[in-house]
Amino acid sequence: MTVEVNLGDGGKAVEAVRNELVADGAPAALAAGDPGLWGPKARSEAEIRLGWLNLPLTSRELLPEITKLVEKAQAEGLDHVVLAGMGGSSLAPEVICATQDVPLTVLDTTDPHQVRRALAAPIERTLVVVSSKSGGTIETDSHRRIYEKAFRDAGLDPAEHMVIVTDPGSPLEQAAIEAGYQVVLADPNVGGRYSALSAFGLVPSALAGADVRSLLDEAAAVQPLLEGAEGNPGLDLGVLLGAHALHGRDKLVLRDAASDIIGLPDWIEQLIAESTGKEGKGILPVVGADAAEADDQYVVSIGPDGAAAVDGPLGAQFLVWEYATAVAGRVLGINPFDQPNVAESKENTTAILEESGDGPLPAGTPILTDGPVEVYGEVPGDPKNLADVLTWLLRAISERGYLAIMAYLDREAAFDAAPVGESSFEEMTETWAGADVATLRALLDYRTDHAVTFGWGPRFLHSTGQYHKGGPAAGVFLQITGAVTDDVEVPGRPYTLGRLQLAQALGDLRALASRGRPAVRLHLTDRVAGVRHLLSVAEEL
Ligand SMILES: O=P(O)(O)OC[C@H]1O[C@H](O)[C@H](O)[C@@H](O)[C@@H]1O
Repeated sequence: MTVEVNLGDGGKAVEAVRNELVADGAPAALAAGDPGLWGPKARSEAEIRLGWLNLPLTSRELLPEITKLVEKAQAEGLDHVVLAGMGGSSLAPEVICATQDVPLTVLDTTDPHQVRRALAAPIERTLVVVSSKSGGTIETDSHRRIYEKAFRDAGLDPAEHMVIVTDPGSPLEQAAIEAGYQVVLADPNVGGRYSALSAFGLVPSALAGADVRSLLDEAAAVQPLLEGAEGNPGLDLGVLLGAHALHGRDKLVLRDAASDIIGLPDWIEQLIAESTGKEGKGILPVVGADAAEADDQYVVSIGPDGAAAVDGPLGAQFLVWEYATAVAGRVLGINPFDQPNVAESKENTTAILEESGDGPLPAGTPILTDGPVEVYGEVPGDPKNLADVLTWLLRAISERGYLAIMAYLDREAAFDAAPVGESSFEEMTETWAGADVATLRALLDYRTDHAVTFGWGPRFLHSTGQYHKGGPAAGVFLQITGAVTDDVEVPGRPYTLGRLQLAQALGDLRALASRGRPAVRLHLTDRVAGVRHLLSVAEEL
C-alpha cells in the first residue's frame, strides 16, 4: 500500500500539522484506540466507536458463520442477492461487489420505480439481506416489510429468504428472532460509516459471491504501518485532508485514476462528509468532477496516478481512509464519530407524514412551470423559465460555496433508454448520459468555478446530508423530485414508498430552508421528458 502525496503550495502548513500530531504521539495513540484524541466532549462516543481499528483481526471470527450462510444459500439456489441498507449499511458492499464483479442489487432508495425493478427479479431465487445497525431506519424497515409480503404472496417463507445484519439488542434483532430469521450480529463498537470490514460489509458481499477473506488480509497487511510516524499512509492522508481544510481548501475532489477498484469515492464521500461536516466545519467530498482551478478545491486520486494519490487494494483502502478521517477529525477539532444533524431531516419527514394524515403532503404551489418541470421555492427577480432559475442558483453560490443537486429519482432509470447489448458501447454511453439526471452535475459544473455535487435521495441524506446541514453554511441546493406512476404500498404502514420519498424531500428542504440557504425544488411531472428537458436547458445556459 502506498500513498503518494505531493504537498504542493500547502507544503509548510501540511508539515506543521504533521509535526504537531507526531509530537503529541497521535499516530500510535490512534492505532492503540485512545478515545481521548478528540477532546473531552467526544470521549464517551469515541470509547464505543473505535472497534474498526481491530476489524482486520476480529472479523475473522465471522468467517465460519459467513461460510455456512453462503453454503446454505447456494444449496437452496438463492443466487439473486438484494441488500436493503442505507449509508454505512450498503455503501461498502456496493464497492466490494462492483470491484469483484459479482452481482448485488442494492436497495438504498424509497423510489417506488427502482424498488419495482428489484421486485421484478425471480422471487424464488431471491435472498434479501436486511442490514441496519440501529435497526430503526425507515427505508430499510420499509424494504423488509415489502419483501416479507412479496415472499408470502409467492407462497414462500420469508425466513428462508432473509438474512438480518444488525447490532446486538436492536429492535430489528428482536423482530428477526421472533420471525425466525437468520441473524448475524455486528460489532456494536463500530459506527456505520466505519463498518466496511465488519459484518455489514462482509455478510452481503460474501452472499453475493465476493471473496471477503482477502479484504481482511489486505487490511491486516497495512495495519502495522498505522502505528508509526513515518511511512504511515493513514497519517499522510489524514494530515493532507485536515491541513487543507484548516487553510480553506475544504473541497476534496475524489477521482478514480486507473485503479482496479470500482466506486470507492461514493463510500469515501459518506465517511468524510458525515465524519467532518459539523459545527460549521468540514470537508466536502466532490465525486465525479474533474480537477478544478478553484483554490478551495484539490484532487485526491484512487489509484497509482495523481499528485495526491492513494494506491492499494480495497481492504487496505478502507482501513487507511478510516484512519485518515479520524486524524482529520482531530486536526479540525471535531468528533468524527457522531452525525448530529442527520436526525433533523428524519424528524421533519415524520412530522410531515403525521401532519398530513390521509391528505396531500404540503408540497406548495409551483412558482412557474416550464414544460414537464414545475419549480417550487423562492427565486428572486421574477424568473420566467427554468433557465432563469438555474442561472440564479449558479449566481447564488458564494465564494467558497457549492451547489448540491439532490435527485429523489430512480437511479437506474437511464438503463431503460440505453438497454445493454443493443448498440455499441459508445452509443450506449451517450444515450445513457442523455437520459440520466446525474449528467446535470457535469453540465452545471461546466458553468461555474464552484464545486457542484450530485446525490441520489434519500441515499445522500445518510452521507453528505450531514455536511449540508452541519458543515459551513455555504450550500445552494437544487432538489429534484418526480411523478410516481407505479407506487408501492408499505405493508403495516400508512404511507406508500412514493409518499415517503416526497416527505423525505420536503423534510430535508424544510431543514435547509430553516438555515436560510437558497433552495429550489424541481418536480418532473413526466420523469423521462422532465430529465431530457432539464438537461437540454442546462446545456443551453
Ligand atoms: O445502519 P443503520 O442504523 O440503518 O443506519 C444507516 C445510516 O443511517 C444514518 O443516517 C447515519 O447517519 C448513517 O451513518 C448510517 O450509515
